[in-house]
Amino acid sequence: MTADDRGSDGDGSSAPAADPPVVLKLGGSVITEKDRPETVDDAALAAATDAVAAALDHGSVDRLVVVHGGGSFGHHHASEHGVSTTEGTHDADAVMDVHDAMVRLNRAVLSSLHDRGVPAVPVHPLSLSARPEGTGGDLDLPLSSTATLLGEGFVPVLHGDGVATAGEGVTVVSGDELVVELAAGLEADRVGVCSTVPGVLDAEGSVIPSIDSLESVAEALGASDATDVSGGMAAKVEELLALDAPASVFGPDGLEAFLRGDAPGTRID
Ligand SMILES: Nc1ncnc2c1ncn2[C@@H]1O[C@H](COP(=O)(O)OP(=O)(O)OP(=O)(O)O)[C@@H](O)[C@H]1O
Ligand SMILES: C=C(C)CCOP(=O)(O)O
Repeated sequence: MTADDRGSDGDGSSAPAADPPVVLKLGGSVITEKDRPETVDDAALAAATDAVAAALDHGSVDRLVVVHGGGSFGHHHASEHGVSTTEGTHDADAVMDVHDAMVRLNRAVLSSLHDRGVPAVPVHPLSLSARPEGTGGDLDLPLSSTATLLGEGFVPVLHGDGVATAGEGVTVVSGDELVVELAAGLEADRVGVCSTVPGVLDAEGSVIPSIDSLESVAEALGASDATDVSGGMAAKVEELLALDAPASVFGPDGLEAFLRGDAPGTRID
């Protein structure tokens, strides 16, 4: 497993302008069993990383940033400590419980990608990111390490995490917020959010093909069915609407199609 095939040629010669990356979020509810603390859904993770490896091998995706959510790792510990995207903690043990759980899940994702020859490397938001103006303010996520890793042919893998927050100590940053920052800062080509549902569902349970404003779908949107400290589907749609790049929300069955360049599930413009 090496980044050489995908990255700069390493001899200092100038490379052609790089393709804009694709940003993919693997929902915690997909890759873990969200109702059983710290349980990876091995079959679902394997299916997702098979699809990622195939897309990189076939060249349908050239540059890829992966973000994963918390599932039964981060959300479980955050909820036990009363920590969320808006409620913080100054207790270092609580911060470590949440962060260590996310690092354990990150290791499982990395290892599944490595088994398939994907040159994936971790980027841990707790060490990089901040909300310098408190919970209502913008998220600061320096992208130099992720962009440079991408340029060198790696697949950076970020995850929902704790984040330093002025006035609150450490709060939670969701994978959905990271996806938005990454997509905007790296000028992503497109964004995919793979969750357990086949898309954003209307009041009758049918997939809404496209969304261009929050008002049009606000009634159908709810939080998550499982323990979730970051707002579930409503927060996801709100984040993705703020993006310039086209985004798709789809279920595991749509992942291959998304990586092929299609827009399965719900498209959010
Ligand atoms: N209108 C809706 N359409 C689809 N899902 C909805 C809707 N309203 C609420 N939901 C809930 O949102 C959930 C998806 O959000 P959730 O944050 O749990 O997923 P995830 O991103 O895969 O997980 P994680 O936050 O752990 O990464 C669905 O499982 C469903 O319970
Ligand atoms: C609970 C933690 C630490 C991560 C939340 O990330 P998300 O699952 O993408 O909302």
